[in-house]
Amino acid sequence: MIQLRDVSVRVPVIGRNAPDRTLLDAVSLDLTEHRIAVIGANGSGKSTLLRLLNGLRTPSSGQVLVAGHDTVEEAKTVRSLVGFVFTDPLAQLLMPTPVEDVELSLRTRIRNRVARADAAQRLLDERGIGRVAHQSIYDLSGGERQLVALTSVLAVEPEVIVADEPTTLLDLRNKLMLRDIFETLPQQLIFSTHDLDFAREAQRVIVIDGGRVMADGDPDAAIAAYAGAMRA
Ligand SMILES: Nc1ncnc2c1ncn2[C@@H]1O[C@H](COP(=O)(O)OP(=O)(O)OP(=O)(O)O)[C@@H](O)[C@H]1O
Repeated sequence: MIQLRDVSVRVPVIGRNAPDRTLLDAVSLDLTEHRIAVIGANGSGKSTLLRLLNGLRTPSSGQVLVAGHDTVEEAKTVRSLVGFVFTDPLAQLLMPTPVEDVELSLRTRIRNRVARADAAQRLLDERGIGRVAHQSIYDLSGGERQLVALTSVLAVEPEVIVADEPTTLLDLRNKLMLRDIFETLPQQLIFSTHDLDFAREAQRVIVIDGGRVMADGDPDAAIAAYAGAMRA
């Protein structure tokens, strides 16, 4: 379970003699549901919220706990518990080929290099992308890249997957394919999206507006509140 206790994120306004800008304002949440969607307008603070969940971003005040571990003080433990999927997979693929990237994720789990390469190939095969294992990541389609990124994240065997607009760059076929995969993952999934159909598949929808939680709970009610605010 992930808990946010009175979390604010503030950043200095560069080049101006102005007070800090508040990106998230005193947010408290207990994230227990299996599937949680975070929605909101551009710039509302969704990515900022998600990045707090695995310590990519740290609170200016308040505390984020993952299974009781503080994301600041126990950052390494938190990163092993919470895997993060970015909108653009190129932001997270570190190695030149898929098999090497998955091997990198497996390095602490499997010490033997041959066994590690075999396991990486097997994981890519299981995701249906084994045939591109040795291709340059720059020669893959967007959908293939997102699958490689997800395979690398899952190789660490996290308990929670946080995904920041994971389908935004994908065409409809790949969007639907990724949504199907997410549906079958045993891990808790917390994702942001502008796709309200995708959000509706969650058990809980959190609406962020100007760095605050504007609505939270039943997907239909939360999405209706969001749509109403956007029309106002
Ligand atoms: N490090 C930073 N320094 C200053 N401002 C930042 C920083 N990170 C984010 N912001 C600002 O905070 C606001 C919220 O950003 P965030 O990326 O969380 O929004 P978002 O809801 O994910 O938006 P989108 O839907 O467009 O991806 C934006 O106005 C952004 O410019």
